[in-house]
Amino acid sequence: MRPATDPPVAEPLLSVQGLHAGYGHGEVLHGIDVTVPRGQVVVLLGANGAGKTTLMRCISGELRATGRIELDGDALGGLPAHQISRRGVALVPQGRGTFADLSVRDNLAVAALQLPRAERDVEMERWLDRFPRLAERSKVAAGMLSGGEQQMLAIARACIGRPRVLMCDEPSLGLSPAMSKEVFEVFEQLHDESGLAMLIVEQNAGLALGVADLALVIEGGRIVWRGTPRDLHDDDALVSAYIGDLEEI
Ligand SMILES: Nc1ncnc2c1ncn2[C@@H]1O[C@H](COP(=O)(O)OP(=O)(O)OP(=O)(O)O)[C@@H](O)[C@H]1O
Repeated sequence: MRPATDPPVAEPLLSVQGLHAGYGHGEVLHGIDVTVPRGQVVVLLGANGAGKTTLMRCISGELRATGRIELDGDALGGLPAHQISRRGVALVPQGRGTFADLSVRDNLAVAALQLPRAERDVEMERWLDRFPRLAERSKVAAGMLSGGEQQMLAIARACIGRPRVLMCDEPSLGLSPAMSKEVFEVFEQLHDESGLAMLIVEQNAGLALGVADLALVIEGGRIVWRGTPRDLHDDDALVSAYIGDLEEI
C-alpha cells in the first residue's frame, strides 16, 4: 500500500482538513483530510467501523467535530445541519431517511420546503418526471415502497434543494444487484447532466468505482490511500482487501 499522498486534483468544492470526531470520550476520526473536487465523484471505501458514516455525519453537521470543513472556501464547521443543507450539502443517510408514513408526494413536499414557495411545485414535478416509478406511486406511503424505490425517493428528496455536493451513505444496502446498478446509473446521469459533485460511501466497490473519478480508503479513522479507480485497480493489496470483484471498473 502506498502512502496517502494527494494526486493532482481539480478545484476543491468540498474540503475537509484535520477532522477529529468521535462519540463520548472515544475518538473515531483521527485527523481526516478529504477533498471533493468541483464536478467530481469521490468514493469512500473502508471496512465496517472504519468511520465512513461518522465522517458524513460530521460534514452534514449532525455530529460535532474539530478541524476545517469548507464548501467553496466558506467554513461550514459549527453550523447547524439545516444551514449546511441550505448551503448546498445534501446527505442521503444509510437507511434512506424518508418519512415512512408520508406519501411519496408529501416526502418530496417536505424536502421542497427549503425552496422559495414559487419554485416548490415545479421542482417536485421535475423529480416525479425524473423517476416515473415514483410518479406512479406518488400517493403511496414511503414505507410501502420497495427498497429501490425508497432509495430513489431519498435521492430525489436530497436533490430537490439543488445541492452542490450530494453525499450518499451505502446506497445499495439491502438492494438487489439489478436495483443497485440502477441506483448507480442514476448517480451517473445526475453527474453527467449537471456536474453534481458527490461523495459516496459504498460496500459494493466494483459498482461505486465504475462512476468514481477518485477513490479514498479509510482505515481506523484515517485516510490511508487516495487515487483514481485505475490506480486502485493496479494495487493488488488494495484490490484483495477492499474489492475482490473488479468487473464493473
Ligand atoms: N452513535 C454512536 N455511539 C458510539 N459509537 C459509535 C456510534 N456510531 C458509530 N460508533 C462507532 O464509531 C466507529 C465508526 O463507526 P461508523 O459507523 O462511522 O463506521 P462505518 O465505516 O460507517 O461502518 P459501517 O460500514 O459499519 O457503517 C465504530 O467503532 C462504531 O462502533
